[in-house]
Order: sequence, then C-alpha cells, then structure tokens
Amino acid sequence: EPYGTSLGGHYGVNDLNEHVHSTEAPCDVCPRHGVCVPPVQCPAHVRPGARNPRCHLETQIGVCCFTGVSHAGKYWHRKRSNRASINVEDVKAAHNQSRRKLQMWLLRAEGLQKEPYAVVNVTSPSYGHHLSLVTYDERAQRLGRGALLNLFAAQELKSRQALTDDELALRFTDHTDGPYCPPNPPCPEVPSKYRSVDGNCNNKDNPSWGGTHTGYGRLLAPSYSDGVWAIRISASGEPLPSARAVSTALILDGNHPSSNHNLLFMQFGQFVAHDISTGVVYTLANGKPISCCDGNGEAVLPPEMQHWACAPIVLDEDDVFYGQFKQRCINFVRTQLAPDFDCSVGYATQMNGASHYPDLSHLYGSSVEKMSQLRAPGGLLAVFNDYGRELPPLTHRKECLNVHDGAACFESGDNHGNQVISLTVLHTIWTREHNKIARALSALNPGWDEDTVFMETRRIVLAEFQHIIYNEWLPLLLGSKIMQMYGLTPSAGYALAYDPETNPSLSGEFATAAMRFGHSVVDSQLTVLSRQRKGVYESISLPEVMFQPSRLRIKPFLDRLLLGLMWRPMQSVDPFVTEALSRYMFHGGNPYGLDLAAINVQRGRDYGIRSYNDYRKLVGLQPLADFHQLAPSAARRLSSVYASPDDIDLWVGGLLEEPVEGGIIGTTFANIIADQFTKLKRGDRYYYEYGPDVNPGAFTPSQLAEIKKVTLSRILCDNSDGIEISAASPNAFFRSVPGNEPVPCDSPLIAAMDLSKFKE
Ligand code: HEM
Ligand SMILES: [Ca+2]
Repeated sequence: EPYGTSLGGHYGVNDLNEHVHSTEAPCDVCPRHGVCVPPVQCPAHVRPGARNPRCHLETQIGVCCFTGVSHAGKYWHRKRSNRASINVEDVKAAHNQSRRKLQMWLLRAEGLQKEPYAVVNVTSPSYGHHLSLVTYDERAQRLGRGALLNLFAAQELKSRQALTDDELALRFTDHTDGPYCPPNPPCPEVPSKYRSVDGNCNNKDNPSWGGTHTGYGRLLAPSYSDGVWAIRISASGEPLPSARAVSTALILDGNHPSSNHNLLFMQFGQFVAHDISTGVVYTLANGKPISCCDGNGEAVLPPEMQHWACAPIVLDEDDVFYGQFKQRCINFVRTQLAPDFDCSVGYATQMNGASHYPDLSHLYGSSVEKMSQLRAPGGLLAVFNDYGRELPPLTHRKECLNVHDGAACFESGDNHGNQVISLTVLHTIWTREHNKIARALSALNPGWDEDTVFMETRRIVLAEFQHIIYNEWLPLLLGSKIMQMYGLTPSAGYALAYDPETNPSLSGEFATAAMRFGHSVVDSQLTVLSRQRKGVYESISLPEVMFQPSRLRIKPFLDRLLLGLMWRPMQSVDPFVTEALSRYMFHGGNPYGLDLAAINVQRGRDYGIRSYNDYRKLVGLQPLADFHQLAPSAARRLSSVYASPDDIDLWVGGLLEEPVEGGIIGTTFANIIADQFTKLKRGDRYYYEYGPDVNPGAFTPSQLAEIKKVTLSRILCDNSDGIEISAASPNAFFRSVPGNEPVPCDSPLIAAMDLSKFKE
C-alpha cells in the first residue's frame, strides 16, 4: 500500500509544533551575553539540563547560545577536559595494549588478502561501490592506522576508568595524548595567494582544518553502541532492523516529478557532493576491495571469516526483490577512521578523502601529485582530444564497469568521475572552462609562466563555481528565508563573514543523511534530446551508464544530454527513490545491483549518527513521541520496522518531512545543509567573496563584480559543443517554465565575464 496520493513529502512529519524550550516569550536581547542563533548552530541546547531562552531571529525563532562568539563550527563537545584520576601508568598501559591490538588487526587483515572469498569480485555490483568511494593512498593508510591506535587506547582507558559515553564524548585527555599524533601539515611562512591543493593551510592556527584525509565533524555526539565505534543499536538495546528492511518498508519507487527543478539541478548537486565529501572505506592492504559476503552474495560470511571493517547488510530469504536471485547479503565495508590533529583519544571519527572546501578537488585532485598528473603544458588541464572535442583524459586504470573494446573511461581528480555519465559531462564542462580561461589569460598576460596561468585560472574557476553554488543552487534548495537567516546570500561587494574560529569540516550528519536527499531526486532515465531531430533521440536507463561513459565519444551526445538534463524534471524529495538506485545500481552484467537506500541507512549507523528524533530537537522541532502522530500510511510503515520512534534513521526521517517554504527539503535537512554551507563560508579564508584583509588571494572589486555575473547557463553556453546548444534558459536549474524560456547564448540575460579585468 503506497503512501497517500499527494505529490512529494506530505507525510505529516512536520505537522507538529515547534519544539518548546520554555513557555516564556522569546527575548529581544539574550541575557548573559548569549548570542541568538538558529538552534542547529547551538548544539549545546539539547544537552540534558540545558535551558536556553528563545529569541527572535529575523525570520524565525532562535535560541540564546552561551558557548562562544560564533556558533557554526565550534566543537562544543570536543573541549578537552581533565580527569584527574588518569595516571601515567594507565596511559602507558593503554598505549601498549593499543599497539598490540593494532598488530593483531593488521595481521588478520593481511591473512585475508590471500583468501579469494575476502576480496570483491570485479564482476559483482559491489565492485562499482568500491569504485565510488575509495581514494586509496599511502597517506590515508598511515593516518588511518594512527586513528585505530588512538581508538584502541580510548577503548582501553574507557574500561580501565569506567568512563561513561558522555565523558568520552567530552574528550578526557588533557594529559593523555593518544599513541599516535599526526604532524600538522607544513605551511608557508607567508600565506600563498592560491588555495592549497589538499585544503591544508587555510586556517592560520589550525592548518589541518578542512584538509584532505581529516575527519568529519559532528553536530551531536555519536551514538555508537559501545560509545567508541560499534555500530548503532536500538533504544531498546536490541539490534536495529536490517538496513534493507528499512529500505523495503519505507523507500518506494514512484514517479513524482518536481514542478520546476530539472535534472541538471540533481546532477549539479552530486557534483558538489563529490567535491566536498568522499568517505574513505577500508580496503585490504594491497588496495583491493574487502568482501563481507560469500563470493556471490548468497550468504553473509561467518563473523570469524570477515574482515574487522565488515558490516554486511543482511537480506531476508523472501526479500521482495533479492529473494528471486537467492541473494542474502549486500556487501558493506565501514568507513576508515581519521586521527584528531590535537592528538586526543576518543570515539571514532570518519575520514574524508576529499578536501572539505568546495574547491573542485574532484577536477584538480586533492594532492600535489595528483594535480600534476592532471595538468598539461601552458597552464591547461590535460584532455583527450577526440577529433577536435576536448574530453577528460582517458584513464587506463580499471575505473569503469563492462570494459570492452572501444569502451572509454575518463580520468578525474577523485577517480570516480565515471560514476554516472551525466556526472562525467559536468567534469568535461568544467575542464573545458578551465582551459578556455587559461588560453584567454595567457593571451592577455603574455609574460606569465605556465604555473601562473594555471593557478590564476584555477582561482577564477573556483570563484565561478562557488558563486554558482551560493547564488544559484542553494537558494533553490533552501528557499530565500533560510538563505537570509544564515547569511548565505552573496553580497554586493566583499563579504564580511570570515571567522577564524569556525571549523569548516563537513559534519557526518550532512554527508550521510542531509546531502543524500539527492538520491531521492534521481530519475530512472536520462533523456538525450535533439533540437535538430525535434524530440527525444534516446532514453537511457540510468544503470546502463554507471561507470560506462563511452557514449561521450559520440559527437553530438554531450550537447544532447545537456538539453535532456535541462528539459527533464528531476524527482521530488520524498521517500521515493528510483529502482535504478535501490535495485539495479552498478549491476554491470548482473540481473540485480545494489540498494543505495539500504547503504545510506547502514552508512549512517556506521558513522554513529544519532536517531532522527535527536536532530528534530536539535533544529527546534518537537520529537516524535508516537508513530501515530504521522499520516496513517507513514505511521504504519514506520512502526512495521522500527521498535520505537527513537530508532528512526536520520536519512529516512528527513525524507518524510514536508519541504520548507520556497525550498525542496524539510526543516531538518535544510538546517543541517544551511549550517554546513555557513561553515564552508565563514571558515574558508579563500572564499571568493572575501577582501584582501582576509583572503590572501582576494579579487579586486572590479574582478569580483565580473565573477558575480557568471551563471551556470553561461558556463554551459561557453563549453558545450555548439552542435545543439546555441540557447539556454537564464536559470539553468529550472525547466523552461514561463519567465525562464531559453534565450540565445549571446543574450544579455546570460551575462559573461569581462576577462580584461584580469590583465596584469
Ligand atoms: C546520479 C546518481 C547517483 C548515484 C549512482 C549515487 C551513488 C552514490 C554512492 C554509491 C554513494 C556511496 C554510498 C556509501 O557507501 O555510503 C553515494 C554517496 C553520496 N551521494 Fe550519491 N549518488 C547519486 C546521486 C547523488 C546526488 C544527486 C546527490 C546530492 C544532491 C548525492 C549525494 C551523495 C552524498 C552527499 C554522498 C556521501 C558521500 C560521502 O561522504 O562518501 N548523490 N552516492
Ligand atoms: Ca573539495
């Protein structure tokens, strides 16, 4: 039985009053030097015993926060605190114990390398999952081992000292550094004019903040069943329902197109997501993917045969879909851990393999070595010149599925630009944008050497990209009220929001749940549209073009796919996810693929993300006390899998919410995402809108004014092949609804930068 008949998110989850902090009227001025902020920026207000008065923000009710000056990005729960009883002996013993344990774990993993059952078969759907996530390298491995050492030390100290989970969450280690202390990245004496490749050296006092291979932050302390790293369990103490059971009960397929937003909005979202977030999963020491299921998914490996990073998703014998294929197991490997740069020990923190900033790291790479591989002479990015059309370079590494003669597979900064062909199209467009600007800049500045051309071009392209995110994409996601409340809207001149105390790191809640709203807006098909042929040229079933981008070599394909992305509506944000993702993802040559919805749920548990209700409280909503507060169909579905409303997984709960005014996602996701992009703005010294007082690579006011003319339509007009695209809608993320009809590419409605402002 389906969820009601309404289109898009009306399942009653928002139909509850705002969380009542007190019965008093909101204050005009916060007492005791408190600052009035949106509740999500003051996580301390949900701690037991906290009593934060409410206050008036411009467009909503906030809470008075007393934890500091700026509240986005402050690690309130990370403050180190002393625990006098921890003595040197205990610490020594914990360190020794931890080293022994790491040795054992590494040995065990090494042994598995020789076992065929422990390695994912390259023809199985899981191989595509592996290709999507892993950014395997030496540095990540070293940091990951160090993180395990510190984790084991935390476990040992926790039991020796009988620490509570709360104490652990408060970090108790002022004089108990872990056995592993990562070195801070070396930074130049005088800050570089150019953003570093790996994101390091952005913040003066904390040079690792936002860097590649650093940990995800958290909005709330984790919910690990052992307080340290074990996967979340039910409030009742029992295991949670299988992630696949949650997916089958709550996540359905259904066609509910968005009224205005097109599929390009979806595709740009994934492009942004890949820039700022790529969880690094454990692999075997030789880089091969770990298998937790028996060879072809017919059973879960017995625990004693599993790698310690395994958390396979268990399927029922009579699973509605996988049952017919006798599948009982979806492979799932846990995310690698990252050490804290303050050397402290505590609960597990997951590792981001990309730089956290929106800096096109998936185009330019996240390390100096990778970037130099991607460059070409003259300050250009390397390309594969396909009879005059520039495509990303071909790669010879095995990064695509179904490789056959004549198949193409492309290089990218993050090694997974081939995941879906519409993503590869955006990689192509932005590569071309770099080269277009580089050629223009060298013509304007013949004295520049190729490094200068490259870095200056990168600086401009990153500014264009950030401008499109904040000026065009986010407002359509969040609505103007939230944009305004969080100060996300670009200003007229320089922006004044930099705060050196804001840690820009992505939150785990953002990466595992809120930003994955995007999986709900994916459609089952891509449309290849032709103006010349006056209609649909081809409909492609999405799984056929996952890690199979060969069609890009067909001359008019890129233009036609772009037309299709702009023309075809995306799906709405709701608990409906296409079977292209929930049954057939990465199927390759198999009759079944993976279930991304189940994987999302399991990933949240892997990160120790708390239950949905805790985040409702965090953003100022009333928690669900009873399933029956919801629309009857949603209530039935939720209660059929979860034992308690306090068990609901964040990604699932968020998708059930009704959209915020003027936006497309519910209150919980909207606040988590708005908070994240606030941190990415306040905590990034190189944010494009900052002036020379803050930003070592600031633009002049007249250069900045040129950058702010740029829209995604401009980028598409300039970098498509000119075969089918000579016009575009001014707003590239909307269909050609009234007021957004296509205009010629040279129309003043699609403004262009005057690059002469960049002549030195
Ligand atoms: C076009 C089809 C898409 C496919 C095939 C796809 C596939 C995947 C896969 C396989 C993962 C890794 C899951 C895990 O193991 O945890 C993932 C993660 C993710 N996806 Fe998608 N996705 C798609 C579209 C999108 C869109 C449109 C968005 C956002 C607007 C999005 C946002 C994310 C985010 C934020 C993550 C977490 C990344 C990380 O931290 O590792 N995805 N996706
Ligand atoms: Ca990045």
